[in-house]
This record gives sequence, structure tokens and C-alpha cells, in this order.
Amino acid sequence: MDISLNRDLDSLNLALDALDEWVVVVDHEANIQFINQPYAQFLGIKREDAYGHKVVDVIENTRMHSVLKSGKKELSKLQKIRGRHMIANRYPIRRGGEVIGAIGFVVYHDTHQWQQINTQIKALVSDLDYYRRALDKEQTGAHYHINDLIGRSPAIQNVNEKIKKVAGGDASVLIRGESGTGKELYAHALHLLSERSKGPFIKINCAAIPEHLLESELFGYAEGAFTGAKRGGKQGKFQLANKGTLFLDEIGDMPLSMQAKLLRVLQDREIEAVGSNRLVKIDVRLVTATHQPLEKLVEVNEFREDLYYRINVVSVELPPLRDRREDIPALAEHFLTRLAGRTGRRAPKLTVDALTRMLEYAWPGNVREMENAIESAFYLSQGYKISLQALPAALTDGIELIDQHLEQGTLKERLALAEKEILEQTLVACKGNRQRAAKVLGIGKTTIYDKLVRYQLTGESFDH
Ligand SMILES: Nc1ncnc2c1ncn2[C@@H]1O[C@H](COP(=O)(O)OP(=O)(O)OP(=O)(O)O)[C@@H](O)[C@H]1O
Repeated sequence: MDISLNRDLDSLNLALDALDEWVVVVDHEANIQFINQPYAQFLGIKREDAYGHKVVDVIENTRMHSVLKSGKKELSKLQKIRGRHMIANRYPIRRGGEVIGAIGFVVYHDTHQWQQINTQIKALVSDLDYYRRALDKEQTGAHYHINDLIGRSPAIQNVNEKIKKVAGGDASVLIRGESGTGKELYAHALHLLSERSKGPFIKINCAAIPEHLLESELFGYAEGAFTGAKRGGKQGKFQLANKGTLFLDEIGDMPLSMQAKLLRVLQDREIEAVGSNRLVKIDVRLVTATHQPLEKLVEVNEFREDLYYRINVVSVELPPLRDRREDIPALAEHFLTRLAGRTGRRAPKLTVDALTRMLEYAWPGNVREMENAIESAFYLSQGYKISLQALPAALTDGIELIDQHLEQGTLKERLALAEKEILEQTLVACKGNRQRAAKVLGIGKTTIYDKLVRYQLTGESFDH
């Protein structure tokens, strides 16, 4: 027996019988020429008996004859057959432009099947809408003024000076720096220092938005632009940022197709919403940020050179935290005070060991990593001090930790350690003012200086 599948009509029939979809084919007079086995079975007929008969006589509520008449396909139409609602697609068949028949598929045999999918999609769309709105809320408005930013190291002072200088005017600014160095905070500060400070500050993270949504997020869409488009359309970030600042974060991750569109908008200063053919003028200052080596991306054709020059009129480089270690004590204190405020707890202090380790550590995740480290240590420690043990493993790996409860040493050594810690905490509380610390502790000026030298507490980390 030949069991191979041939390119003949029989094989085609077998293939159509194997489908879950039900299939019917009619000729130009709406007579059934083919019906697949599953469909015939559902209708309770022998398919041979249906051949040559008018489709309206065999299938309830059919519209195959209408498709023949209109020559237009009908997609996802509801059809009730034998008490069940089905979803059908119907297509005209043409030869040389003339309609010679039609083919129909029942895609979902039961609306229950379809309803299940529909419910899932509805839930997803509503989730998406919720997160979009939450994201919009979070990404609107500038919250950080330059004076709120912690850090007085020379490297940061240079950045602050540059930001103040370029804030006025409309030059596009590219903020560069490793992840977690504070690029977004500086974009806020730049906006608040600029003449556009009364206008909106709108942020969009190019890396976080799927490529197919990025265009409509940036430029908006017109009503009916695509399935699921909101009635009345939607404004894009460019329109929302009108007369203000648009902050494009992670610009290095923008897909090439969008880069071309963005470049055109920056050149022409007008945008066209998706699905609209109306050009709208925009008045927006562009601030971008990236941790990516843009020049390298230009070399390998992953970032457009012309766009690179457009966005890089002024470039501000944020130094990594390891190059401005002087800022670490102040940042630590800032985060601890903020956590204390939020939780109603008294702000704890870092022990000298913990602070020393934080000053030595390389902080590959920069200020964000430090903020997280402080937060986890804050919740892990209960008392007034945060010891080395409370710091995350990344900082303490490879360091010999002595369990506090098993702390060894003579009484004299342990009293000295306690004295050192009291001195250190008082100094931090007095912002490095030794005279005040001496007064608080009820000791003389000379005594405190002697003790500070003995315990090596004369470093600049206590000066603020
Ligand atoms: N100078 C600073 N003062 C206070 N907090 C800061 C400072 N710099 C950074 N932070 C904090 O560090 C975290 C990271 O900052 P931000 O999101 O601005 O970094 P980023 O460089 O934009 O990071 P990414 O490249 O990952 O987007 C934030 O929680 C921010 O509050």
C-alpha cells in the first residue's frame, strides 16, 4: 500500500480533515464543493450528501453566499450553529480577479474556548494599562534639586559646576556614567535649574519598553491606529514634555529603526503620531543618559553617528563612586537618616570597621549598590550601630568576621574598643567638630586629641 502523501486532491482532503478548524468550500453559486470530516461530523451529515447542495440548506446562519456577493473577506464573525456560538473566518476565492468561490473556517467551535482567550487578553490589557499609568506617574516631574544631591568631592563639584553652566539654554545634554552613579538625579537637577523648570519633566527608559511600543510611547498614536488603541488616541512623551524637558534614559539601547525616527524629529522639531498624518510642532529640550560606550556602538553600526552628534552637544560624565570615596560617609549618613525617618527608628551609625570597609570597597553598582547595602544593613541590625557583620556578603567576603558575641580580648582591650566606638559616633554626630565632641563627652580638648590620635580617628571621613 502506498502511504506517501501526494500532491493530489486526496492528500489535500486528508490534510484538511486533520485540522481542528472546520472547513467548507463553495463554488460561485454557493454550492458546497468540500467540507472537512470534523465539520460534517458536527453537523451530523455524511459529507458526500452535502456536496452539490446550497450551503444555506446545510449550514445554519452561514454567510458564505454573502462573501461571494461582496467579494470581501469576513474575519472573526460570530455564527450560531446547532445552539452553539462559533467564530468564523470567510474568504472569497478568486481567479484572475473574478470570485469563483469561497472558503470558510470555523476557528473556535465554541465561544467558551474563545471567551477563555478573550478573558485572558482582557486581563493582560488591563494589567498593561495599570502599569503604564503607574509608570507615567512615576516618570513625571523632577524631584531632585542640585542641592539635594549628596557629595562634595572635587569630582562631583566639577559635575555640579558643569550642570549649572549648561542648564540655561536649550543644548541637548548627554549624561554618561556607570549604572547607579546618579544620572537620572542629575537630569532632574538640570531641568530644575533650567528656564524650563516650570514646564514638565518627562522620563522614558528606552531599554524598558518593548521595541514595538516605543514609537507610540514617544510620539503618541491617533484614534484607531491599531487594535486596542484608546478612543481619542494617546499623547506621546514628546507632546507631554512640551515646553519642558524630555529625559531619554538608556539611549544606547534604542533600536536603530527608532534612532532614525528620533533623528528626524530632532532635526525637524515636529512629530507625527502613529496612525496620523498630521505633523505637530514640538518645543522640547532633550536630555539623554547612557552607561553604554556610544562611540564603540557607532563603530559597530549599532548607534547612528548623526544621532550621536545631535544628542551629545554637551556631555556630562558622572564619576564612579570608587573615584569619589570622600562622598561615602555623607552618602551613608544621608541614607541612614532617610531610613530612620521612614521607619520612625533612631538613625544608627556605622562602626569604624563597617565604614572602613565601605571606604575600601570598589562599589561596581555605585551609589545604587551602596543605598541597597545600607538599607539591608539597617534592617538587619537592631541597635544603634551598624557593624561590619551586617553589611552584605559582597562587601565582607574574604574578610575575617568576629562574631560579636564571641568577641575575644582582655577587659582593657575591650574597653578600648568601646571607647573608640563612642568617640567615633560622637564625632560623626558632631559632624567632625572635635571641640564639640569633647564637650559632649565631658573631656578636655587635649584629651580628645590624644585619644583620636591613639585610635587613628583623625581621617577626613568625619569632616563634613
Ligand atoms: N548624589 C546622590 N545623592 C543621593 N542619592 C543618590 C546620588 N546619586 C545616586 N543616588 C541614588 O542612587 C540610585 C541610583 O541613581 P540613578 O537612578 O540616578 O542612577 P543612574 O546612573 O541613572 O542609574 P542607571 O544607569 O542604572 O539608570 C538612586 O536611588 C538615587 O537616589
